[in-house]
Amino acid sequence: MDGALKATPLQTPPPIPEQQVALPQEIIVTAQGESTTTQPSPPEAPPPTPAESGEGNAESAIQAAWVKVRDHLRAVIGAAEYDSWLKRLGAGPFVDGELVLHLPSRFLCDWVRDKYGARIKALLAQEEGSIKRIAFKVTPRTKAARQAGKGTKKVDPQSDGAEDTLFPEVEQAPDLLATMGEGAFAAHRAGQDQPAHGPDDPGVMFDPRFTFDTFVVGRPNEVAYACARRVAESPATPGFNPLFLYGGVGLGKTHLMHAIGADLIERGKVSVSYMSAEKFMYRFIASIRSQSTMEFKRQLRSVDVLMIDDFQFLIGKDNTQEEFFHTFNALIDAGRQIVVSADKSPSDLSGLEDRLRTRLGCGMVADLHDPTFELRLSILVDKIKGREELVPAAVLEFLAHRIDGSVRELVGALNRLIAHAELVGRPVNLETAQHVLRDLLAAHERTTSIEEIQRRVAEHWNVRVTDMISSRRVRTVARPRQAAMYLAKQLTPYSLPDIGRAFGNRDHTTVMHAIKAVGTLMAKDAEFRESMEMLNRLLG
Ligand SMILES: Nc1ncnc2c1ncn2[C@@H]1O[C@H](COP(=O)(O)OP(=O)(O)OP(=O)(O)O)[C@@H](O)[C@H]1O
Repeated sequence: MDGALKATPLQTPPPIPEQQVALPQEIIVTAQGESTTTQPSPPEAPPPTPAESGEGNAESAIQAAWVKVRDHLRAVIGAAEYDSWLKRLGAGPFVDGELVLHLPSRFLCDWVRDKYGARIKALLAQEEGSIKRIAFKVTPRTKAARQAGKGTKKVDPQSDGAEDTLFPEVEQAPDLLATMGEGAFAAHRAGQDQPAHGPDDPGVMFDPRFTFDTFVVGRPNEVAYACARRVAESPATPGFNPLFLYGGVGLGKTHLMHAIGADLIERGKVSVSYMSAEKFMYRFIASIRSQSTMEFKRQLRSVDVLMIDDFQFLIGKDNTQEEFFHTFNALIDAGRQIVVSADKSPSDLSGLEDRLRTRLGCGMVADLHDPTFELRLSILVDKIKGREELVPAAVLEFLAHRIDGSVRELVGALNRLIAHAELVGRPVNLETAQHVLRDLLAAHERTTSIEEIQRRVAEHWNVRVTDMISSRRVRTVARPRQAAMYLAKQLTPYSLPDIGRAFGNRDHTTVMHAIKAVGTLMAKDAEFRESMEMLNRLLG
């Protein structure tokens, strides 16, 4: 869709008979200030272990190393991510050079091992040479901890699976390997690399970094932002339900969804469920396997706001789409809010069932465009706040110029520069920035097309673009054409015959002649040379 905003009247879908399959939630938080049901469970204490209890010198050394590594990880990955994944990681026993690390669920164990295992091992070995290997083990939560956790209404994919009635399927993740196939399972797990959702603290269910306050607004995203705010302020307002956010990779869709969730929870009195489409499918399959679909269905349909991220994942997953379709209808019929994000608009999501496509597009559809230079710079200025001395303004501008497209990449580049400055203890300058980010910058090197060169050159000398390929020989046309051929040779990987073809099927010797003539003229004519240099900068 071209316009950023599309509003069509809300259609009421026809009543749909109940399906036999229900869905679990990924995150469901109930913010009921007056209720005690949402009180967080007390923090998990890993079972005491020799390594942690500090018995004996060797054990003290292991314990000291472990404490240091935990602190280091927390500092490096940030409190939110740490609390989500590593808070309940315990260490010990330590036998024959192997330190056992334990976590309360299989799911969490697999995840932490895959995502952080290598780093933890390297850090531990660095701190304490006697640690040669690490092993991950599942240590179920203590009964006391389970009791303490009872009565909470939120659902947590990372909590102990065995007796958490809302998430038994999490423990069955390995079984899913058989059902989903290794590739899909790996992809499923890769998809877990989502912003942190704190397991026991509703305050961190949504990534605290992704709020409306930290979202920098500019022309490319102002409509999506306004819609998101509107939904957070008054969910299920006709015309805004469902809210469909779409845009390219790393442009802030997830950020806005988390902002909506956190804002809703802060306002209280709503239950919010957020999950990626991939997890939706994973939970769906798991619920079928565990024969607990009715309960999951009930749970999912009892929320006030359902948010599904990266909806494009459901393309080609017909059964999951079907299930979502019924959930969608049930929630909309009941006056609940739905928010969906995807990389394309509903009309461009080919592979979606038509009835689902039309429903997804029947509320508010808002897109996030690629950020402009100004927005990119504003985001960088915002992110560097408080640490301006590390990355000077000229470097920020350089980044904003060179790294277009994904905000994720832009912010990642800035973080790399900050880390570098902190490591070497001095601010980065343009030269170091270019060196540190050389891989990223190379990937963003613009590949100029011959058409673009022809257009710019024609614009500059005020001739028609068609003259670039015409057979006219008057100097006012021939000279710009030769200049464009020269630039095409400089700025594109095309061969002389390729370039000749792009200029009205000319012979490669004509291109050679043009390049020579332009070189000679640049040496003689300062004004012409300046024009060429300017065009070169503009296009390159
Ligand atoms: N306007 C913005 N202001 C501040 N930060 C932003 C903005 N847009 C994106 N970001 C940041 O860029 C990163 C990527 O954003 P996010 O994960 O929300 O993108 P996405 O559109 O969901 O990407 P994907 O398509 O990969 O799911 C996040 O760190 C987010 O905070």
